[in-house]
Amino acid sequence: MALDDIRDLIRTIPDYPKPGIMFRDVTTLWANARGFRTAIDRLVQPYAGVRIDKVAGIEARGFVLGGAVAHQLSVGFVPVCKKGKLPWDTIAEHYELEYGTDTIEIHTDAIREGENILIVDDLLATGGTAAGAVNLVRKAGGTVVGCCFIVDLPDLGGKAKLHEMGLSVMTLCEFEGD
Ligand SMILES: O=P(O)(O)OC[C@H]1O[C@H](OP(=O)(O)OP(=O)(O)O)[C@H](O)[C@@H]1O
Ligand SMILES: Nc1ncnc2[nH]cnc12
Repeated sequence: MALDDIRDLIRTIPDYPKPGIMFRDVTTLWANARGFRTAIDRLVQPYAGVRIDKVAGIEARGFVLGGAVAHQLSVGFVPVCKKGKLPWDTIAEHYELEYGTDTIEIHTDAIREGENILIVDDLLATGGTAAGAVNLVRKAGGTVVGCCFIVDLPDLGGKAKLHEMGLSVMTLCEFEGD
């Protein structure tokens, strides 16, 4: 399946969750067996031969993709959660959203010093969430080997932001004009 076909399987919902937002809904891609399989295969492709110890998936849609990517790579999975969702001791990172700030957390023992971590989420917009996850992994002593997403919204500058942080970024399709 070509990247254009993956893009075509993503539904766009205008004015959700608020007026002016074109919401890129990847659940329609996930519901298609070939689409989901191809998306996961293509996300892991650049990391063939790269040592990855764990995948970190960002709540909530990054859990679904990150779990599948971790399974494909035969490595462990670390959930990066919104504040207050994890039951054990946590490390927290505050990060910038388009409007305001938020906090994400991982368990203190989720990542060991020197581990190579691949960050996974469904969509890259401003890059604030992913940059927060990168900082969290680094605080825990891990090395981020890359960040991968199905969708990039290039107008919002997330990919440029992650490149400025020295990161390798993999995305499968773009939606412009967001
Ligand atoms: O690049 P950014 O500007 O940080 O935006 C990208 C983030 O926004 C969406 O999550 P959302 O905040 O909607 O949370 P959810 O997955 O829990 O619905 C998406 O799944 C990313 O995690
Ligand atoms: N346009 C968009 N669609 C889906 N998730 C998003 N997160 C931030 N912007 C988004």
